[in-house]
Amino acid sequence: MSRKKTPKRKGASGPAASALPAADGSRPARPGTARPGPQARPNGPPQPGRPSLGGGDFYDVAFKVMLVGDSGVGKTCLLVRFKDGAFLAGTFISTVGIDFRNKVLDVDGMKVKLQIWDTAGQERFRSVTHAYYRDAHALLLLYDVTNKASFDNIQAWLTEIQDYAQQDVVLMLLGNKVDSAQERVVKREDGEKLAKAATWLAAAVCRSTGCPSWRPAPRRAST
Ligand SMILES: Nc1nc2c(ncn2[C@@H]2O[C@H](COP(=O)(O)OP(=O)(O)OP(=O)(O)O)[C@@H](O)[C@H]2O)c(=O)[nH]1
Repeated sequence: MSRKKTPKRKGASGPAASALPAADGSRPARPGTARPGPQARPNGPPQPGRPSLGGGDFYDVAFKVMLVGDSGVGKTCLLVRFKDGAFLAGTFISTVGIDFRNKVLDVDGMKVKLQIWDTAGQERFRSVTHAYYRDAHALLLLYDVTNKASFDNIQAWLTEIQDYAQQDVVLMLLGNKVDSAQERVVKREDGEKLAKAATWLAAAVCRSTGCPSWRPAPRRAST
């Protein structure tokens, strides 16, 4: 990404959130209804009608994932690290609006497309990002372990999620910047306690790996 955060939505060449193809490549009947299901096909050579990202990159099933959390917690850096393997060091430039990137993974012989949306953490963009929650399959809610306020705001984020996301959305709580051990103010136990209370997935991530170590508790928050 040309270091995110231009005044217009980036990734404009890709599909709109509501146009995310279903597993069989069809479009949802209405925004927010795209759900991968039993129609997912096994992996194999490209088939007629099999959805493609272009460039011969086919997939069997698609999921929409959103990164949410306070401004500066590291959403964009996490996405870029996951997608391209690079860490965006340097001056922090806040995201404007919303942007997305696609990544196709091999999971148990299936080609799984993740359409990952990076949202602006700043309050003034909330009305823009709310519209994208409703057809998300999973939400990754980040806080910064060196910023207590970002952790304290998790409850407010949960309220937003309850207001705007689907009931069955998968939630995951991520404590980011664990490499900054000296500045850490949110203890690992506190993050795990919050995640456990809400039966979320919990993980700690940082720029060195870009990938969390997953903990199996794939259920929605019950609070
Ligand atoms: N030490 C450390 N710094 C990080 C990490 N991830 C991100 N940062 C830094 O944190 C700052 C904010 O990162 P971003 O990814 O732009 O934050 P954001 O959540 O996308 O912020 P908004 O776009 O405003 O919502 C940048 O200066 C990054 O370099 C990390 O894992 N470790």
